[in-house]
Amino acid sequence: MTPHINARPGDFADTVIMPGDPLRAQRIAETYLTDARRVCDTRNMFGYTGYYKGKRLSVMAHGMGIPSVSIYVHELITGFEVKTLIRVGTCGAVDDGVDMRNVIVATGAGTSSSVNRDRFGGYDYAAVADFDLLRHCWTVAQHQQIPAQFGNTFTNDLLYDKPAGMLPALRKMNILAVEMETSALYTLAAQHRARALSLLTACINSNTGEEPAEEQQQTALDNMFRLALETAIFSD
Ligand SMILES: O=P(O)(O)O[C@H]1O[C@H](CO)[C@@H](O)[C@H]1O
Ligand SMILES: O=c1cc[nH]c(=O)[nH]1
Repeated sequence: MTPHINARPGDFADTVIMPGDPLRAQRIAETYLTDARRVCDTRNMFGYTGYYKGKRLSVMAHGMGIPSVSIYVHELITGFEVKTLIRVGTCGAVDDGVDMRNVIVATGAGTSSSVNRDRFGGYDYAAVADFDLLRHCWTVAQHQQIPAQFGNTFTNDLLYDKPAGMLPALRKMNILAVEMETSALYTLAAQHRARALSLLTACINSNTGEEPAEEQQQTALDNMFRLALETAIFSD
């Protein structure tokens, strides 16, 4: 048991799929896992362990923003020997070339947060996805014809009230998407020699405010969950 995860040793599989929202964790466990059981519920941040196509896997929510994801990822790695973490999140589409029906695979993540500099002696840390997970994800997407776009992303501390110059700066640098956790996830994974990958689904076009239709959003979410789960079982 750790301060924020009331599970027992061995309750988590080596690989944890991580949405921000605890109810999304429940939905993934109920829809895709067999023999799933809830292993923790501190602060209603639900975690489940079950089986996907015979492989033992866990799903646990990480909440919103860098402080929250950092607490859960730290405790999963150091307290429960988790080795692989795959985020399944939502984001704002930034680059004009993003098709909101695609799963966005974050090859890296810049950030507005000072946290990575604090961890990295004041320098700018290049937070990148684990290369093996990335190439397995690419292979799965190709073989299973899951529409996906691979590229750089941005982890912002603020959901509302973005500074005026932020979106133009992100577009200039071909940033596909903005969200709130990936750079911390990648940095913590590197620090602890774990593996991490972040998959995203656009819930809004950050430039225009356009939102996908409900059905399109559901399809994209399901594609993202499938891509994460298939990458997890491909990556042993
Ligand atoms: O849908 P999730 O995974 O929570 O991701 C996005 O949604 C939240 C903001 O609404 C932030 O956590 C952001 O990163
Ligand atoms: O700007 C945005 C839009 C969607 N989700 C985020 O986290 N940030």
